[in-house]
Amino acid sequence: EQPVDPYPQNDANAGAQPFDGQAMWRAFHEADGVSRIVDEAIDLSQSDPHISDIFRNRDLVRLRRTLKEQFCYILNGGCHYSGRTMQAAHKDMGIQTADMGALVEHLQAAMRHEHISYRAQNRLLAKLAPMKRTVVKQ
Ligand code: HEM
Repeated sequence: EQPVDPYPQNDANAGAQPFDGQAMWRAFHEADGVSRIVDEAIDLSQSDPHISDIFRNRDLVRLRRTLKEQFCYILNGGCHYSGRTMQAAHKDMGIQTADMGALVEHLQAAMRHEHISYRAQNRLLAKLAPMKRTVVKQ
């Protein structure tokens, strides 16, 4: 993982409030499940010709770590999110609506392969959906 310019670390940078209770964390099979889902979603994105360019020459070690933290935080798995805001992380990347759609499809495939219930999948996706306006072309 490469160093980045200093920034204030805060759970608020995760861009969503965590769920209450342990149900969602358990529904995602806790840390091992989230780790498998994030790794597969990134692998699929990296090898998808529609969006692979966006992931070239990026620090995917850091992305895997911070995305797992972000999901753990949102699923109320007891993590703190140490990454940057969604605005700072995706600034000047030129991400379009279709890129977001592709990423969500890969995340859905990864959740399906982990046998996450559709209800739990959709509850997580509903937390991520409002972030579209900060991630897509700024
Ligand atoms: C709700 C949607 C999204 C979430 C929750 C999300 C989450 C994150 C997180 C946590 C980081 C790392 C922050 C840090 O380094 O401090 C990150 C970076 C990144 N994201 Fe996203 N992301 C989203 C959408 C997208 C989309 C649609 C793409 C492209 C198709 C994308 C591509 C990337 C890339 C390439 C990086 C690495 C940037 C770098 O090297 O600095 N993200 N994202």
